[in-house]
Amino acid sequence: MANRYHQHFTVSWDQLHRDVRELCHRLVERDFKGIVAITRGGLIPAALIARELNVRLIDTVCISSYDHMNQGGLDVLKGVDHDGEGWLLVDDLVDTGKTARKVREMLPKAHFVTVYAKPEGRPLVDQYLTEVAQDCWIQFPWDMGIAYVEPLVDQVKR
Ligand SMILES: O=P(O)(O)OC[C@H]1O[C@H](OP(=O)(O)OP(=O)(O)O)[C@H](O)[C@@H]1O
Ligand SMILES: O=c1[nH]c(=O)c2nc[nH]c2[nH]1
Ligand SMILES: [Mg+2]
Repeated sequence: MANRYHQHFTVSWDQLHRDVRELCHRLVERDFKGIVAITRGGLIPAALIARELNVRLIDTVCISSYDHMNQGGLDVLKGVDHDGEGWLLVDDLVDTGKTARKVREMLPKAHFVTVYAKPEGRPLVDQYLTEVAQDCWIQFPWDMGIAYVEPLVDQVKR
């Protein structure tokens, strides 16, 4: 599975924050009962969206599927007891759409947003901010660290 990704799109904390705020401009006129975040990636944008829209009621749908770049079976560890009417459903991204399809079945009436969307999964969300190529792995800031980089001259001439 991992070899279907041929490019990387690296997102910094700052970029993510700006992208989520931009998405919020398109949501601010609507009223939501609360937010349902899809764990774990949806938790971060959900917290930022909650701050911008002044939403205090936050629930989760807990899903386990990818082991880094490899997608396995999809396990729902926790659901919710409603159909999503009036709720904002948030994930960081939609890729193949497998996660989105499952969660849509659980909350068919929710307004579903992601920050990033790849073409296969895009039809499953109501709104997203940025489209990313299907063969591109989005590298999120919570999966990265700051590391020393050797000066070019040492890499090339050593
Ligand atoms: O459209 P799909 O192909 O289903 O992929 C999208 C899902 O994959 C990632 O979650 P992941 O399963 O990696 O778990 P995590 O959110 O806990 O990191 C991402 O946060 C989405 O939820
Ligand atoms: O960090 C991630 N980046 C991605 O592009 C992706 N696709 C599915 N799951 C993903 N997780
Ligand atoms: Mg996820």
